[in-house]
Amino acid sequence: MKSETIEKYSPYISFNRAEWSNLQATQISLNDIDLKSLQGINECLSLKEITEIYLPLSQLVNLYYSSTRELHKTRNAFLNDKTKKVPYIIGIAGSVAVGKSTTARIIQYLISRWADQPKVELVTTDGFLYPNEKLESKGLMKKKGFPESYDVAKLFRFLSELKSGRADVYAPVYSHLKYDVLIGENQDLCQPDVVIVEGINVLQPPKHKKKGVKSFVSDFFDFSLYIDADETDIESWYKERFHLLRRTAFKNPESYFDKFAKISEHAASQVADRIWSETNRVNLIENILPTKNRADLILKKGKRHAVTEIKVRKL
Ligand SMILES: Nc1ncnc2c1ncn2[C@@H]1O[C@H](COP(=O)(O)OP(=O)(O)O)[C@@H](O)[C@H]1O
Ligand SMILES: CC(C)(COP(=O)(O)O)[C@@H](O)C(=O)NCCC(=O)O
Repeated sequence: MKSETIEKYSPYISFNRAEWSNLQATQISLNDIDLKSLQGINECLSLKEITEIYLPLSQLVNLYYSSTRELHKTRNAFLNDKTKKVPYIIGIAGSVAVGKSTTARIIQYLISRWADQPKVELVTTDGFLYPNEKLESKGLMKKKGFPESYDVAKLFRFLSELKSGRADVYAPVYSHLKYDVLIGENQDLCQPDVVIVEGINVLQPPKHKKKGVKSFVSDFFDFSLYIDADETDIESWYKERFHLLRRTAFKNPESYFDKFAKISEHAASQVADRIWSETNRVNLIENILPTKNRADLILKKGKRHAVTEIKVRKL
């Protein structure tokens, strides 16, 4: 089949990098401090990538956001409804190590620079994992990140509270240092305009076995993104990050993984190989990749995280 025909019958329109970066996005000035805070532990993220890929993306999200706000006003006038606007929720899905947190940080930053300077909160679904104690008792420690390792009912309650317009909403917090949920610690979401919910599970369907939960997490999303890349690239990013963490965060004696900072490079590579192939790769194939085509926008990355293709759902 010719590619034009495939495109015609696809629910997405597709842009290559050059087409996307030629879209007329409003430019903003970024300085070195902004870039450093967006890079996190890795210095590969470039200003060029932000300008060519993430600025047009932020502008497109702004179009959707503005039309939702407009719809809210006209709908309220028509229904004579006085309900205040509720937060606009953006979901970001994709494999472990594909770059969800980094993308979420970039988008959070760019949205906060829109003309009306919305208040943007970032929430990761790690906080909704069951505590290690419970995962251990259920034999799920090697299934962290799989659908059954999350308290989905708690995630639903949190999203319902946000979308009800409640003023005081709290999200549970996960520590990568402790490799566990921090009991008693909460992220206070104080009346945000936009909330970015990032996690491997955000486009997954409900578990039918469990009674009561029938909706999708993504029912609460106004816009959703899936970050995609070839499995071999994601695997190498996972392993690179593992080795980088060995030289940094794992050295902290409080780190759950401090034992991995003390072993040889070769032994550490074997550990990373095992965690990737037994846990994260299986989860990607069985539970994450099948959710890709539920997203409103798919960002496909190539080598060194450079975005090569962007697909936007047709309206
Ligand atoms: N756009 C990007 N450019 C360069 N490096 C990136 C980019 N996105 C992610 N990374 C790097 O890839 C690794 C995984 O990214 P991260 O955001 O932690 O993934 P996730 O949240 O999906 O697990 C990290 O080392 C991160 O610094
Ligand atoms: C807690 C996580 C499931 C969350 O993944 P993330 O949303 O950070 O991509 C992941 O970091 C994890 O711990 N996976 C289990 C195997 C591993 O240690 O990588």
